Amino acid sequence: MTICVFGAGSIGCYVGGRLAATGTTVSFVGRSSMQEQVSGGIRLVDRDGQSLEVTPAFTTDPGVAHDADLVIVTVKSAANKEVAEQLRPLLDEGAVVLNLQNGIHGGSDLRAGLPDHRVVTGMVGFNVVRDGATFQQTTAGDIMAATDPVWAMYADAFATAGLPVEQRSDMDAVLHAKLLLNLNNAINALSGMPLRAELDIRDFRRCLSLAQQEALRVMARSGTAPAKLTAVSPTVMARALRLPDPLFRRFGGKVLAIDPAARSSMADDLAAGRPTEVDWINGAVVDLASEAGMKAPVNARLVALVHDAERAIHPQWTGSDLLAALRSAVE
Ligand SMILES: NC(=O)C1=CN([C@@H]2O[C@H](COP(=O)(O)OP(=O)(O)OC[C@H]3O[C@@H](n4cnc5c(N)ncnc54)[C@H](OP(=O)(O)O)[C@@H]3O)[C@@H](O)[C@H]2O)C=CC1
Ligand SMILES: CC(C)(CO)C(=O)C(=O)O
Repeated sequence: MTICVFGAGSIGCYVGGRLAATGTTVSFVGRSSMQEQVSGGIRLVDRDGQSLEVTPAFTTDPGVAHDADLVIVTVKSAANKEVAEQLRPLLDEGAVVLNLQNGIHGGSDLRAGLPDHRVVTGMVGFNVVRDGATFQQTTAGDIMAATDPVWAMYADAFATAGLPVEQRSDMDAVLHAKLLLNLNNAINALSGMPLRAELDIRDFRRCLSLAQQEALRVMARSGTAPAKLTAVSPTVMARALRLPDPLFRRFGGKVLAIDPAARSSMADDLAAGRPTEVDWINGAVVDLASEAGMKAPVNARLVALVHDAERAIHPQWTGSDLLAALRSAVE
């Protein structure tokens, strides 16, 4: 049973690292810049502050995927096409691919490029922050994946690693629910703040509420009801975000139960000057809207603002300015 993590960054090193630290054979394929940071060993800190240490078998050579029975793809969404092209000639006949990504199309994009292999759609519900060679899980959340026979072989390894996989027969609904949560990635990135500090500010929550309510209308029209992944339903949460701070803290306390260091993966990208996944997240809402004959001006504006920020145009917003910009998009 050999696993290859393909695109080892924050999620890949954390998930693969925990598997490797608890006895599974794991290879890691990633960039040389990451290899320099991690080849001396990595530290993996879980939600309870417990840490594990492991030296990952890290390489920049995609060829090691040939030896893997399970390939976990953890690149950002834009790289899926290229990754499928890299993997196609390499993968063993029976190899299975699992994607652990945000967005609603990762699994299907990989499946399109790997028509002869089984691609299992997955989702990571927690956040990981990297600081050098330390990877810290900063929020609660589970790994979920489509129900598949492959889990008969790997479920124990993931559970032993402290990352049990919840098999779901409604993966599309799960991905749509995660998409709603990820609409905050753009707002978080534009705030320039850690997640908890941003979500503590009512105007940023109002921005998220606008983006989620728009997405919920689009999903209702396009016929996919999001799964309920948190204590309250997506519809109630989208409304509760607008509550004044003291009420929200009481009602949505769990939402704010985040490590103060947590920041969204999109904030990481923006801060590092990398292209973001905004087209696969807020852009996915715009695309769903257009397929349903609707418009999604709030999410479209967030896409445009993040693209501006990628080019260093107005990269940081206050809550009130961002709220005004989003409200003006719907007028
Ligand atoms: N970070 C988080 O807390 C969470 C992230 N997610 C999702 O998980 C996925 C992975 O995110 P994350 O781990 O943050 O991403 P990272 O950017 O940290 O890691 C991906 C790594 O893959 C590398 N890469 C890209 N293409 C290739 C390739 N062809 N061969 C080898 N390496 C490659 C990237 O390098 P380069 O940058 O040079 O392209 C990068 O180092 C995303 O979809 C994200 O939205 C979900 C939940 C939480
Ligand atoms: C923060 C989290 C867990 C949810 O928005 C995430 O998915 C990300 O950072 O991309």
